[in-house]
Amino acid sequence: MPKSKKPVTFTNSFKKPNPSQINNKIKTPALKQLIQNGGIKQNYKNPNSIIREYHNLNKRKAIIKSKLDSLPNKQNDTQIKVLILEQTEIDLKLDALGGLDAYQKSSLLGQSTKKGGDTSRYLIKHLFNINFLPSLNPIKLLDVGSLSPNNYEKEKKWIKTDCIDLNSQHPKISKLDFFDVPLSNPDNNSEISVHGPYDIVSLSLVVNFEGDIHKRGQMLIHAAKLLIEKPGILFLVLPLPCITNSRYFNEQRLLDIACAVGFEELLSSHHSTKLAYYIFRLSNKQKHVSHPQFKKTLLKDGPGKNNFCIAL
Ligand SMILES: C[S@@+](CC[C@H](N)C(=O)[O-])C[C@H]1O[C@@H](n2cnc3c(N)ncnc32)[C@H](O)[C@@H]1O
Repeated sequence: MPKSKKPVTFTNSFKKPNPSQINNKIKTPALKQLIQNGGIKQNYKNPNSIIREYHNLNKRKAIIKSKLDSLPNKQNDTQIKVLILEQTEIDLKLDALGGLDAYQKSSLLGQSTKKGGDTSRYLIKHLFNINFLPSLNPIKLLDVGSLSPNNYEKEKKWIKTDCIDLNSQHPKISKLDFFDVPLSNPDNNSEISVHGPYDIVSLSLVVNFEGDIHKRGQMLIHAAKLLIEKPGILFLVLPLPCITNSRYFNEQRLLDIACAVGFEELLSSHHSTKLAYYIFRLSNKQKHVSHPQFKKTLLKDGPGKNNFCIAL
């Protein structure tokens, strides 16, 4: 288990960022001002507020990165300096939150059966409904963004699960970026245990975790590349507001994007009070090679809406 830099506890008082620690790291007057103005929240009593704040910071970080990538590299340009400063501020804020580790521990709490259980149960129920399970041959499943290696424990007779995460919380979860999962076993190398092709790829609450809207689209494409054609299955879960309350995204948009990269068949979908579940079947593995563009365009405006989007 990787050592956590900052142990976190979820008792009544969540480990608050220590302002004196933050102040030691502050190099810029702008950041000092930000903290004085309350830019860094110091009252994280609820795991959900960590998750929300982590997502907001990650999104902002991705926007700054793409702005920096698009600007010509002039070291002294004021715009670049301001962006780099903001990047530093965001990293410090993420640090004060406890980083990815605290985020994952908060997410694990959200996964507990008390709070409705993990999302894998929806997939399993559907696999039985369509007689995909029980299966004669073991099914290969890639669980991306896995917080527990036991999500498919009950089905281990039929399902061989590879669990990966950017920051593994368990020895049975490989620390690996989804984009680095090889499409096949290179040279039949037995040391590489995580590789395609897969029967099922699970992207449960992972696409929204990625801050860059284009990389979100690329995640769907990488899933299509990793899956066997017919009946490769993509299990996608998003927070419900991404579908129902975004200025730039809705269910039709998701279905259009999925179809454009080869997931032409929607096997099942469901909205719970908090999550939107989708099970797609890959019917055209090569379709993503020349897909149409889906830019960030305003679909519906209004007060209180969010800016979630997936672009291709
Ligand atoms: C909200 S948690 C997912 C929780 C779990 N899958 C569930 O459904 O409850 C999101 C996880 O996705 C992981 N993640 C995000 N992008 C990833 C990538 N490119 N490769 C691997 N893991 C990724 C993050 O590290 C984080 O632990």
